[in-house]
Amino acid sequence: MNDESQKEKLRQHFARRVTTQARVVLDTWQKIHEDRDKAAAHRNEFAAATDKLVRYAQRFEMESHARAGQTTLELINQWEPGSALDEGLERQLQDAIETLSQSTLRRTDRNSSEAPHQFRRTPVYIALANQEMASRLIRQLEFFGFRASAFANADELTEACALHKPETILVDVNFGGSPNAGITTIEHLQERHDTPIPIIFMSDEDGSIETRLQASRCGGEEFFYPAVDPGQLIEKIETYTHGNTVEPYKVLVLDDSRAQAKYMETVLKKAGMTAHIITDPMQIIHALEEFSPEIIILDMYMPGCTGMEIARVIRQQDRFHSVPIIYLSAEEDVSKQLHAMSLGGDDFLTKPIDPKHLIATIHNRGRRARSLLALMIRDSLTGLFNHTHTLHLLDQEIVRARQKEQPLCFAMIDIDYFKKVNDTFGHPIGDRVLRSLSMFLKQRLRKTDHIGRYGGEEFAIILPNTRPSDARNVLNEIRERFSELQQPAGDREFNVTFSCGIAAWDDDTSQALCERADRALYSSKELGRNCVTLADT
Ligand SMILES: Nc1nc2c(ncn2[C@@H]2O[C@H](COP(=O)(O)OP(=O)(O)OP(=O)(O)O)[C@@H](O)[C@H]2O)c(=O)[nH]1
Repeated sequence: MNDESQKEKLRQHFARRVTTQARVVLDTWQKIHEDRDKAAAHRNEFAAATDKLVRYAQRFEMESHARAGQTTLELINQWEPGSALDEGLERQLQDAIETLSQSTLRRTDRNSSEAPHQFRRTPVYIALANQEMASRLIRQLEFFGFRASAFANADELTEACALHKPETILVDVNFGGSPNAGITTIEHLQERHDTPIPIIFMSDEDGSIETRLQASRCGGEEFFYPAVDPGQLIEKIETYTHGNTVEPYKVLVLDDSRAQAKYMETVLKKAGMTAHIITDPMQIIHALEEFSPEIIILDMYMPGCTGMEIARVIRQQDRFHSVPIIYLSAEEDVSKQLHAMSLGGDDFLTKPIDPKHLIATIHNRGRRARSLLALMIRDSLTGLFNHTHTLHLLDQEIVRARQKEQPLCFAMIDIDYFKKVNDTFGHPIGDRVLRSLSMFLKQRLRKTDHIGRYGGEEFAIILPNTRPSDARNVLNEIRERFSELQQPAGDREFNVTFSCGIAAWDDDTSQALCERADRALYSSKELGRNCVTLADT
């Protein structure tokens, strides 16, 4: 091994140590955040872990980790040992932790092929009669950052589930040899868990209604008969694993009684929601802009104006036209309640509020609102943001970048020779390739990046707070890894590449930024495709 490659190996080794330590810090913060009553008990552990991270990051010259760790440490030092965590400080710590987690998730390290495994930690289990198919699936799933394991018999599967509950299990109906033995194993497994594990069943031999019913009764979410290829299975697995990481609902509460508002905040936060509380109705416009709520709870009677009047003002803004509004009041007169709802409200809860009722109402309203919103802003094939919404997000991010004086990058991706994929393998396989790239991007980019389907086989990515060189490294790494992914087409496999153009925001308009990214993409195509070009500023 020459000097250079030895150095590189060492660098990778140390980089891993820093990112592992960053994970420890994030996990400790999670503990503090989840159980605020016990936060003080974890304060010193949190401080020690962060201190260690800063020392490692400085020693191994990982600047962004060192900076984020240092900021976090300074904030922890303001937290008196043994005392409760002050709310203002908690918010600041949350911001610092988000910055740290962005450094941790940003995969600019050369060895980043391992990175997604760190945060997709819940496993997917595979119990198939065909072991070769199982191994092929695992290889594919690992590409998408899943942790997957295959099992040879029912006992091994049961043991693994007892040790670590999986996100989903893919199982053959006759896993174990005899007819329906796979279903029987799952029935026993589910009895041991309070909440059922989502199961994907498949069968080559039996698609009868009796078998389907039995499968569905023990948590079978899908039933593939005849069995399908790995590409389709991975898409299904993605659906069930994604469903487990639902974003918390963002709820805005306007109540002039500070005590009532505080109570609501506690109830909502306990239910895992993100709450923003205001007590002055005149703050509503500002709160809508700043917080972008998904659900709004309004007190009916406040000094100076009523909840109904506020609801009408909210509804006058296009963006909040369909956000669910729930009224709170001691009003028991049903005709008055109906009148209030006719003026822009969706639901009515009477005080004193029953927390269970409140949370159930928010969940119901929120779920519906999200699916309606998804129809408007998402592309139906890939689930990514559609063209219009991507541009809207780009405008928003430009405003934010200007306010915060942060860098911003915009990337355009276009699959190479995609027409040939369609012509050779057919349109459905072409669609599958589009979905696999979309899953790949979702998996490999940060949560704060926005991914859109810009056109047919074109994708757009907005990378907030990202320097051009970092954007290029990240996209180059994604490009390399994606080109290695074996795309299944029946018994055959093939590879697909993409070209990419990136433009760094240079105080220009979104239109100019898109044009520069598009020209850079065109240069990548001209250079022979399968490469990333950074536009001049
Ligand atoms: N399967 C599928 N194909 C699509 C979809 N949208 C666009 N396409 C196809 O994408 C192909 C794009 O082809 P071209 O614009 O010629 O580009 P290309 O073959 O990718 O070649 P280069 O971009 O020059 O590397 C066309 O054949 C379109 O029909 C879609 O939603 N699904």
